[in-house]
Amino acid sequence: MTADASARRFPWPVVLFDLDGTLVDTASDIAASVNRLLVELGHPPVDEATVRSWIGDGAGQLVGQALRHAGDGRDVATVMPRFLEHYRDCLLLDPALYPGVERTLQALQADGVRMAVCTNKPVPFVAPLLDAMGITPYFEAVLGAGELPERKPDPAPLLHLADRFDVPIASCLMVGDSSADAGAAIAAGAPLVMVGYGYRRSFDLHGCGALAVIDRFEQLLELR
Ligand SMILES: O=C(O)COP(=O)(O)O
Ligand SMILES: [Mg+2]
Repeated sequence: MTADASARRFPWPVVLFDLDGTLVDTASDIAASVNRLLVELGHPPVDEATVRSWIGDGAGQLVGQALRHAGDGRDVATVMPRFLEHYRDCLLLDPALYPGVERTLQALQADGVRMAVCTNKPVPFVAPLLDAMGITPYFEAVLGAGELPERKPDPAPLLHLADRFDVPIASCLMVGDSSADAGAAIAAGAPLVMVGYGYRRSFDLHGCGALAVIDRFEQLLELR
C-alpha cells in the first residue's frame, strides 16, 4: 500500500454540513426569537417542540408557519425585519454543539477532508454562531441563505460549493437533518448521510435515499 492510500481513510474528500439541527442545537434560541415576535404581535408563545418542527426551510418558512399557527393573516415580509432583530438578539442565548462535533471535525480535518457549511440560516447569523461555537477554523467555505437566489432543497447551494472546491458533486458528502437537506442532496447527486437527532418533521429518514442515518455525530468517522 502506498503512503497516500494509507493516509486517507475517509471516503469523501469534501463534506458539506447543514448547521441547525446537525452541528449546533439552536432550537431554544430560534424558539425564543419566534416567541418574542408572536408575543409582540399579540399572540401566545408556542413551545419549543412546535418551533423545532418548523426549522430547516429558512427564516421565511419559519415565520410563515408561526403566523399560520397563530391565525395571523399578516404577510411574512411585513414582520420579517422585526423577526430578524429578535433572531439577532437571541442567536447566542444558548446554542450548543451536538456531542462529538468538535472532535469529529478535528479528526476529519486531520484526515485531509475539506469541509463547508451549507445552511438555510440567514447569512448574517452564520459566522457569529460558528465563531461562538469555536468551529470556524474547520470550514473552508460557508454558504448561508440569501447568498444565492436558491436555498435547499434546491440543489444550487450544494452545486455552488462543489464548484468552489473544484470537485464533482459526487465527491461531496452532504450531512444534514431535514427534508431540505435530503432533497438538495438527492437533486444534486451528492451522497447523503442524515443525523437522527435533528429537527426533522414527519419525514422518513430511512427512506430518503441516505447512505446512512447516524444517531451520534462521531459515527461519521465509521463510514467506509
Ligand atoms: O434556518 C433554518 O431554517 C435551518 O437552517 P439549516 O439549513 O442549518 O438547518
Ligand atoms: Mg438543519
